[in-house]
Amino acid sequence: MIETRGLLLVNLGTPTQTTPSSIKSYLGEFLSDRHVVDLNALIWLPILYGIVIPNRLKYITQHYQSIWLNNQSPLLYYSEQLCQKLNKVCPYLDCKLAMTYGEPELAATLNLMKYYNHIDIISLYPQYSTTTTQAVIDKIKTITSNWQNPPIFNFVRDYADNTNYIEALAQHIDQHICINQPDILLLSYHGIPLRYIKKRRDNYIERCLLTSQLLQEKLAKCYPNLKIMHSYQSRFGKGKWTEPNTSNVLIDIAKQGKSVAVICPGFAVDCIETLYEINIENRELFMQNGGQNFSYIPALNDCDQQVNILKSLVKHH
Ligand SMILES: C=CC1=C(C)c2cc3[nH]c(cc4nc(cc5[nH]c(cc1n2)c(C)c5CCC(=O)O)C(CCC(=O)O)=C4C)c(C)c3C=C
Ligand SMILES: [Fe+2]
Ligand SMILES: [Fe+2]
Repeated sequence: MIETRGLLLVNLGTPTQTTPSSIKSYLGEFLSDRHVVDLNALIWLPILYGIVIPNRLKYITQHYQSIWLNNQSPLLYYSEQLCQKLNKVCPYLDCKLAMTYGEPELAATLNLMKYYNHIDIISLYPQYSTTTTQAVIDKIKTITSNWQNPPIFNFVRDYADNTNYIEALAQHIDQHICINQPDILLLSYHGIPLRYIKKRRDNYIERCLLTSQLLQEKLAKCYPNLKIMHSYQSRFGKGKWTEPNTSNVLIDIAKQGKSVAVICPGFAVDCIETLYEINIENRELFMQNGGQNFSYIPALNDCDQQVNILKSLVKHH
């Protein structure tokens, strides 16, 4: 057996091109996973392919086009940069990137790491959820279930309260708000359907609240008058989702005539949900409701602190 240690970074997945066929194949694979949508497949799949995807394709193609970065999806671009930087700073570790849905394919990437003794798996979701992190864990378990002499797998469940993560976010926020001086800092996380919280005992809300609380404690030392709020974005489909909803909170802030800076701590790297939904769509909504001063604080992306966070998660094992 080759004595090498691997680090597998896993992110959600994203279209390879901004064409309807590429987006359709990505959304189809993603939204037919029962971790993400738990409806009866016989009912859900015809709705997904007959109504949801065709309707979404009417506008989502332009949305992806407007955020495309270096001929790539930002999610893929930043995830790849992170992986390359980790390979540079950790020469003893072979870091590879895979996506839960689409490319680089999880099964193919794992196959390249088959002969390693030890593989650390970090899903690029700081807060655990059954819809994301658990989908990765289950998929990897299925893929490797018939491997002979499998490597030792170390799944990093999440890093919602990791000291390096909180410190990096706090510093990153500080760099932005010391210039903009907003009245309110909004911490916006991706939402999930509320039924998963009860049905699967998903502790996602607790993990998000913990990150917010730790950030609040850190930032209060330098910014005692800064109001920090917590909300959930990217609602999809019918049914109740985690509350309060980011758009509603932003409308309220706009109507109060206050300025806001928004950061999305649950997104390790920028993607359509931050660059389009927050920085374009919600910015417009804020302005339309009388708001004056809106700033979006980018994700940590491939900055050195982010490389350090991931490196420290491996070291801890
Ligand atoms: C039921 C639907 C969805 C659940 C549950 C969900 C959970 C969830 N998602 C992320 C992170 C990302 N989601 C992204 C895109 C995206 N998410 C959904 C739906 C659900 N997400 C859709 C339909 C889409 C596609 C975009 C769109 O059509 O609006 C992305 C970005 C992908 C990209 O290409 O840039 C990320 C990242 C988390 C963290 C999460 C639960 C905690
Ligand atoms: Fe930074
Ligand atoms: Fe999502």
